[in-house]
Amino acid sequence: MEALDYHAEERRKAEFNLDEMKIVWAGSRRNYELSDRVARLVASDPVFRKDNRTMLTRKDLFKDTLRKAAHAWKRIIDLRLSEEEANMLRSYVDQPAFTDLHWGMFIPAIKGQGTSEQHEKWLPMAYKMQIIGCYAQTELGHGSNVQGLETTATFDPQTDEFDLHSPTLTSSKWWPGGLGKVSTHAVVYARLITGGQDHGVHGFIVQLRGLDDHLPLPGITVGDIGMKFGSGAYNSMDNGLLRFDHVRIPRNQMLMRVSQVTREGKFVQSDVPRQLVYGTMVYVRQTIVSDASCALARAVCIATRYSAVRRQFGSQNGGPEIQVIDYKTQQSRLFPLLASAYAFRFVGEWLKWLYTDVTQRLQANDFSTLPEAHACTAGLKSMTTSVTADAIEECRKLCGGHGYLSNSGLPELFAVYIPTCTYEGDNVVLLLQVARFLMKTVSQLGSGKKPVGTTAYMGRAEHLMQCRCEVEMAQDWLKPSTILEAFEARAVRMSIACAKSLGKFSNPEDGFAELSPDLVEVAIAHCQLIVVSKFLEKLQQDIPGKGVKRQLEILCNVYALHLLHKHLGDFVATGCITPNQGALANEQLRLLYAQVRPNAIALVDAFNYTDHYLGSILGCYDGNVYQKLYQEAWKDPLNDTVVPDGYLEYLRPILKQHIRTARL
Ligand SMILES: CCCCCCCCCC/C=C\CCCCCC(=O)SCCNC(=O)CCNC(=O)[C@H](O)C(C)(C)COP(=O)(O)OP(=O)(O)OC[C@H]1O[C@@H](n2cnc3c(N)ncnc32)[C@H](O)[C@@H]1OP(=O)(O)O
Ligand SMILES: Cc1cc2nc3c(=O)[nH]c(=O)nc-3n(C[C@H](O)[C@H](O)[C@H](O)COP(=O)(O)OP(=O)(O)OC[C@H]3O[C@@H](n4cnc5c(N)ncnc54)[C@H](O)[C@@H]3O)c2cc1C
Repeated sequence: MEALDYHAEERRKAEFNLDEMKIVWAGSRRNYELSDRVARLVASDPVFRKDNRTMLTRKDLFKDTLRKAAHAWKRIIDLRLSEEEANMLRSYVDQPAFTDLHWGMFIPAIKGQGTSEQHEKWLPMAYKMQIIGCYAQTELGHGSNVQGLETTATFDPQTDEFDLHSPTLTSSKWWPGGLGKVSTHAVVYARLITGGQDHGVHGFIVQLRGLDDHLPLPGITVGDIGMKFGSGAYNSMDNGLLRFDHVRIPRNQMLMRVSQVTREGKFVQSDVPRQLVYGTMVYVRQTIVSDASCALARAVCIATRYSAVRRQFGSQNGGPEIQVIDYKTQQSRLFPLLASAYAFRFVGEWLKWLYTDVTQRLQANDFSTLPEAHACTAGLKSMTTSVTADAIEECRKLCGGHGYLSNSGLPELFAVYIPTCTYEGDNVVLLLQVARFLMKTVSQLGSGKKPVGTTAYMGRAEHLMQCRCEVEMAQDWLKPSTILEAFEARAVRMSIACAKSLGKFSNPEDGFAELSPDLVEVAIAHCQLIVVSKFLEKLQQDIPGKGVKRQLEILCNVYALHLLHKHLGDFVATGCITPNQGALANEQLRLLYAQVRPNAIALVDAFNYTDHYLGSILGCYDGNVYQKLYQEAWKDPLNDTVVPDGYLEYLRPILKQHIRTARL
């Protein structure tokens, strides 16, 4: 018997080829096939069940995480999965674990900052997981200000060793994932001191626990920092604390690609810029942008499917009520998020390309694009994670009361997701980095140095400062060149206005501090321009499949025009558009929502998420929401007994007293 599909009618309405859209979303047919296979593999494996994890105690959740990680590793070995497939498998297991940091930061830190001898020694052990590592940078007293870290690594020429020490309470390492209970090793960031001189922060490979007994090595104090936000969620991770009491490591465990310390204790700074010590963060920020599109797509998929099932008001002659997805307010809240998921997907693809390009250049000692890579990764990490975190909460509200149920999947997704706005660089701190880069670019405009890459538009500042938007009718807003010019003009005008204001301060640093809220806005305008322009560039590509390109054009326009509507103040205040043109953009936006509507369910089906990965009754593929909610309620441990524990001690005495009082 064919299973009932409550979304069948919605699916029939789609005006595009779904299979081709799935390929666009995955990036290529090959990616689609790999990811589909691995997602199904995880979904069908009982060890990877996750429907009960919010009920587990912290200890049980942690043990469950260890069990899943061990099983995942066994599957990876048994099935001889490639590195790419293994990464997919871990992400579909969908439970934050020490392995995220081992593969995502420890290994990349050694690869990026180690010498070839260090690669040869450490990487094979790490790849086989004979050692497990984490990334220990943040301290109790300092996270954002990396130059303010206090842990010291003092070179002792007598023994050819470094002495790792935590001189203060605030120098305790605090937060590193995987550190608390699992890691045998860490890349530790500490101030390098040779001959009494401080050379700033560098990375060191340090063994923390015995490989036979897992006990902390002498001089090392290590443990978990405690429960975090939400139940389940990020509590599967052992974020840890770490203190060193004069722990000795050999000299060759300093990561020496950027700087070296000789046998005599001489500090040697190579031609490589010192910022490469921050290289692992650039790498991870880039991956966080792609992950933002996945998390956003997940929330949007749940909210869209549920909005098509849920009906409220408007029944005519006893007929069905209106699907909430048909309310214009629901559409105006939901469809921009759907469009943002696609926009982040494409900018993530582009950022991956940019990162690969900069890595290849670095290998050839070309450091010219490093500032651009830093600004793009920092800015886009910040913008996409902030939008996604807010969007998950918006999707919860779009699902009404049932969105607040744990089994909607949204509370846990929110709790797991929100720290992305903080880790790998606080979002405001990162936007200020982008603003510095932009102010530097503006200051060089008259010098003959042509801006390149994502700031190339600033080279046309003269035109963009005085151009007038030519929109006369709502449909004029559908022209890509009109949209692009409006976003470029807004970004350049905001940048130049800020640069002028900065110029009024005698001390530029005072000016930067004073104007920082405005500078953050400038950075956001620039990042939004990047996302819009990369979406438009994507549409220049040959995109096969009936109606696929057309849907993407609609989504691109929704993305750009909803931003224009949201930030209308910026656009109008900088004179890029008139208030009337703003109203026309809004009119066009409403027409676009009507075009998204029949395709909404198919557009979220294109994410190809299994019910296992989505982990949401409201977002399940077949839309059989009410029956599943009802069945699930009875599985709650509170319903194991009809009369709850505690009735006799606490409820009955009150009730009895009530009866006595009533009799009086
Ligand atoms: C439902 C279940 C779902 C389950 C899903 C599971 C998913 C789980 C996934 C988990 C994955 C990962 C886990 C999370 C890991 C998190 C790990 C961390 O957080 S690690 C710690 C990260 N820490 C930070 O990011 C710190 C932020 N601070 C900094 O980066 C820097 O200190 C600073 C950039 C803010 C300032 O540095 P400073 O040295 O003081 O720099 P200046 O401002 O003086 O700038 C000097 C100069 O350098 C340039 N610069 C700065 N940074 C970089 C860089 N990275 N690359 C290149 N250049 C850089 C800067 O622009 C300046 O340039 P000038 O030309 O001189 O202007
Ligand atoms: C779940 C999670 C996992 C983590 N995993 C790791 C890990 O594996 N390894 C690791 O080393 N670290 C890890 N961290 C630490 C993380 O990288 C830091 O918390 C992060 O970099 C932010 O630094 P902070 O905590 O010092 O924030 P702070 O800098 O103290 O931020 C506090 C407030 O001050 C503001 N602020 C700070 N500086 C400025 C400024 N210059 N201008 C304006 N405003 C400013 C911020 O915007 C924020 O509002 C993790 C953190 C979390 C939450």
